[in-house]
Amino acid sequence: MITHLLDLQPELFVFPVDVCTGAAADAELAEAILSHQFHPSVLGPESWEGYVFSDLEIRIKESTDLYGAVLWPSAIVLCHFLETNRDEYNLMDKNVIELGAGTGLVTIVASLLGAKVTSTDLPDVLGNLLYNVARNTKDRCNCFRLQVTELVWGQGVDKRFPRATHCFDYILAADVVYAHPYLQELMDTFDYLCQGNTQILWAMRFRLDPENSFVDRFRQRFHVEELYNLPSLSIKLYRAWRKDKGSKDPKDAAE
Ligand SMILES: C[S@@+](CC[C@H](N)C(=O)[O-])C[C@H]1O[C@@H](n2cnc3c(N)ncnc32)[C@H](O)[C@@H]1O
Repeated sequence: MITHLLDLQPELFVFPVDVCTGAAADAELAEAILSHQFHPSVLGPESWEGYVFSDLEIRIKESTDLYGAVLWPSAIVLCHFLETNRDEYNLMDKNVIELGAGTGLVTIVASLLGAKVTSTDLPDVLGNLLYNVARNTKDRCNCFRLQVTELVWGQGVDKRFPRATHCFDYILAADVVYAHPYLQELMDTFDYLCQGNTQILWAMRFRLDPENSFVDRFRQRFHVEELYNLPSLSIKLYRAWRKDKGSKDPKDAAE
């Protein structure tokens, strides 16, 4: 039985923690982040994981046979950031897209914070994603502003999301970079969807070499600011925006 998120595939969480910055702050923040999670006190017919964000209980149904149907710790990190920085990163009425939404926690929290969210993932994952999003946003958010839809990285993204009609204020992504064969497609998808005023908020779990080289290549295309560094969870949270000539930090442009 899974008793904690970090019990999931522990070999994927091996990370050489050589960064020794602010260990106490890291531990404190990690504890605050993981305290959003709770377990059902009574086991019912359906298993779920519980989280509390925006003072609301969120129940997430997982399925351990698919990567995308399991909730990964990076998602909790990103949700914690969104909740605790809601003044600086105000999502109210903002157009937001989530890539690789998985079980949907980030989509749900962003919606509860007032964003108009397009939640995307692979076709196989969409049923469980839709179930979680629907059950946790019903009567809490305007369902007409929330969409769950297929987006396979690199495949027809321009047709599904033409730039003329789709302009996102934020791209959210949690734990989408690991040893899978679609890293270039993912990079191209970030590149296509990220316009001049878009900010990417991306929580990244470091495991093996491919993740590091992805970040290096990502830095060639985007300005990157490190918002969190959590060695105890092997997770960093980045904010990024376009690096093209003449492009400005969207945060400054909004002020
Ligand atoms: C490790 S899971 C993270 C899920 C969720 N963001 C979280 O943090 O709990 C990676 C997610 O990326 C999605 N994914 C993997 N390859 C993809 C692809 N080629 N196109 C779109 N989504 C993909 C998976 O279905 C899965 O939901």
